[in-house]
Amino acid sequence: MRFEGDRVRGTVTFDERHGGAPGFVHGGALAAVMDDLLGNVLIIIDRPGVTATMTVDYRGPALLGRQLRLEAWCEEIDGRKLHMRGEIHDGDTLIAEGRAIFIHVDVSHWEASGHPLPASWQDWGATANA
Ligand SMILES: CCCCC/C=C\C/C=C\C/C=C\C/C=C\CCCC(=O)SCCNC(=O)CCNC(=O)[C@H](O)C(C)(C)COP(=O)(O)OP(=O)(O)OC[C@H]1O[C@@H](n2cnc3c(N)ncnc32)[C@H](O)[C@@H]1OP(=O)(O)O
Repeated sequence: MRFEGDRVRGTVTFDERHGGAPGFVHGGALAAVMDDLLGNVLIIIDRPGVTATMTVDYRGPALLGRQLRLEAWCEEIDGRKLHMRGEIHDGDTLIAEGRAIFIHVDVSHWEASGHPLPASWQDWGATANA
């Protein structure tokens, strides 16, 4: 995935590890990629956040071995609620649409695990809190 202006774009190719019906991508694998895709928008809007709710509309068949195209953006920021949108395409065919509400949290949210946080997270959200 990469950042282009206010959008996250990227590609993904699923293989047999991500299969559901023979030759098709498992819907849960698509949902995991969608969550990750939408999560990357947090970097663009400079807000640490977590997924509170996400829906995935499965619009077309996702086949293993195809390079699928990813795109996501932030539709609205409403207080701590961050409304994210994303799409997965195979060529011109829409495969999945994602909608999620992420909630803006303080980086200390992740301290509960006891694992050290990446040093780069220290400034994450600085512009949002300014
Ligand atoms: C996400 C980053 C982690 C990974 C980072 C990795 C790299 C870092 C770099 C960048 C990120 C890049 C990629 C991201 C990768 C992956 C993304 C995966 C993301 C996840 O995999 S993340 C794990 C799953 N996720 C959780 O583990 C959340 C568990 N949960 C909670 O921790 C709490 O539940 C919390 C904090 C959500 C809220 O708790 P709270 O006490 O702080 O706030 P409160 O409940 O008061 O709600 C405040 C306002 O949000 C509204 N609100 C709340 N929940 C709502 C819902 N479900 N639907 C609609 N609105 C909702 C309320 O209605 C209120 O709205 P209002 O202010 O208008 O009244």
